[in-house]
Amino acid sequence: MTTTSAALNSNEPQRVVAPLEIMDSQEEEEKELLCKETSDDDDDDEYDSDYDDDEDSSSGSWKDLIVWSEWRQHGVAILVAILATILATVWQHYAQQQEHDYHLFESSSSSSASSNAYASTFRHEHLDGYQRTANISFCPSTLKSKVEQHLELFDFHVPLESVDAVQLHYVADAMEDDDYSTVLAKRVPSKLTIHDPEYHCLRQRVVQANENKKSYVTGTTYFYQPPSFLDMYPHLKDILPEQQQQQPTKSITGLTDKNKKKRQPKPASLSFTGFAAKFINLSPHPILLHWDGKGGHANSQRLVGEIAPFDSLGTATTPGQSFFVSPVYDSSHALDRWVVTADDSVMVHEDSTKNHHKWTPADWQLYHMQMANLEFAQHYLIASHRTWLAHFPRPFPVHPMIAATHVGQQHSVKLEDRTLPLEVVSVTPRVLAMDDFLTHDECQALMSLAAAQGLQGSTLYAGGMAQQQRDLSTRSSTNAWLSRETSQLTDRIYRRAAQLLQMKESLLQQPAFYHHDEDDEEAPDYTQHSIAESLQVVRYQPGEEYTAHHDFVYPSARHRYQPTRYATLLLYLNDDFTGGQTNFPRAVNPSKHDGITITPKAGKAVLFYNMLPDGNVDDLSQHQSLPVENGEKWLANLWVWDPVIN
Ligand SMILES: O=C(O)CCC(=O)C(=O)O
Ligand SMILES: [Fe+2]
Repeated sequence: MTTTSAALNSNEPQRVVAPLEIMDSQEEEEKELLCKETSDDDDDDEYDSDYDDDEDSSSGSWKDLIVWSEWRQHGVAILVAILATILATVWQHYAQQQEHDYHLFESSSSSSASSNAYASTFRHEHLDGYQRTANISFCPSTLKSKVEQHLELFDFHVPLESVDAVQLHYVADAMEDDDYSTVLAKRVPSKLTIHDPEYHCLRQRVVQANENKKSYVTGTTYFYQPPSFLDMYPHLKDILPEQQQQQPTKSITGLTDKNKKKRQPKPASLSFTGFAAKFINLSPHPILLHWDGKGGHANSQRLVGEIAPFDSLGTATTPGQSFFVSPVYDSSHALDRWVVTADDSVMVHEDSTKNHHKWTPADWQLYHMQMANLEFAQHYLIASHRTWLAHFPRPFPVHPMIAATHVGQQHSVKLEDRTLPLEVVSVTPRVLAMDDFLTHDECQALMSLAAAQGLQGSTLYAGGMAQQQRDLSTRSSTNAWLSRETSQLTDRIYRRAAQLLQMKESLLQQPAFYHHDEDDEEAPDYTQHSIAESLQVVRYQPGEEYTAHHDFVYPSARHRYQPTRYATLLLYLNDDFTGGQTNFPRAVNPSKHDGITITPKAGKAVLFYNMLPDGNVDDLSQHQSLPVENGEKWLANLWVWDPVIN
């Protein structure tokens, strides 16, 4: 018999989900689902009988004591009773330890019950029924019809050896196991039933793949297909006389066919060549990602951040930039080095120690989650011509996304006290603007509040333990964070922001019982309640800027929700300065080679989405604050996450 502890310490990769081929009935499926090695009843029996023996032997010693003198009888009896109590306590503790380690698989177990209680008590209602696998299908006959305009179906493959990792998402969904801690530790109820028909379809597909000797199963999902260029800029259709009107020989402009062809509108070729690069750590060790600096000089190297084992991190870059990863304990020793190109923007660091035999079962699961992701990314790229920067499977955003079918499209947004127009400035990326979102007095008051609180050097997100870091060559401004509760004014701005974003106001509210303890890493993070960060009021002085970057964070394999910054609301607080425009250098447009540029105007709000409707983060959402020339630029950022804040 394989003992439980041997199975857990085994160096072999463990299949979390039992092999599918051997399961016929639903009952077997439930029984076999996860953790074969967890049901070591034999071990239990052994413990039980040992324990009984102990009881017997202690009662046996009582019988022997009868012949002893009375004082001895009492003294020894007390001694034996104490010993028996100690023995029983020690044994009970040991047995509990065993149970804690290996037998927390019933949903009634205290630990998982309490963690589920947290989940259900404190979760936002908008996450009810949240499924990471929501928009993928392994049942060709039950393909959903197009759920939204501009979403197109495509097929992808999951390698058979990664199917267990995909099934794990269904199990985590069924258990509402947000950070996979329960499924990866194999603390799964043995009687867990998964009602999702897609899960059962996947299992059938695996059986079929085995029968047909295929090494993969096929799934279907959607990618975002933006409107055609001419649909984005419909007014340009006017200069396309014949093709539109299907009169090839007559021209209303009198242009020859040749000239007309020249005049046919097409997107401006952009001079900006930046893009997002993603670095995947396929090793069980945390690593540090560094930018190699200008010309690879050590003194201009910069830490991008820490990448957790089997997780990823990314950054905005340009072709030809060089990056390297190092062990956390030796930041100068390069394990891998890459030069990125626009065609090769996903870099993978493999386990350089090659100690695969030391990987834990959880390591193997995370590894296969990444392998399935990489495979999916290839199919997504072929279908959409975009790099998949999220983590498969990533459901569509749960929050509404305001339509942007063409530039100049006008929405009318009802705010508490007035109705204001909201205009589409760019379709890809999706950018909308609203004048007079804030009054002059509100702008002034926000700047005063921030100044009173004190401005500090702005930082960049660096992931993992590296947290935030200051980098003057990228972001030289100063800023202050104002929580919604700071004042009636900030509260009012959040409420108005919810109206603009078409979201429920309560989603942007911090819970009253927020008491996250910075010093205690174990403390539950109640910030999950609000999907909005505190307002970040930023001040740029002459020469200060924020070079082209993305606001999204790279969704993690470790989080069932895969939270990321969904939307950014920029609020300009003044305009008595020159320079400091907000520029989207990759925005598709007919005539400007530097994308789309917005000139700050006090009170104006700019809303843009960092995600696409298909669940990917939007590489084209890259943006920058151009350097301020004269005067000071003030602005506030409000970031809203999907589906929850991290
Ligand atoms: O200042 C701006 O125009 C943009 C600011 C920005 O992108 C940011 O703070 O993330
Ligand atoms: Fe930004």
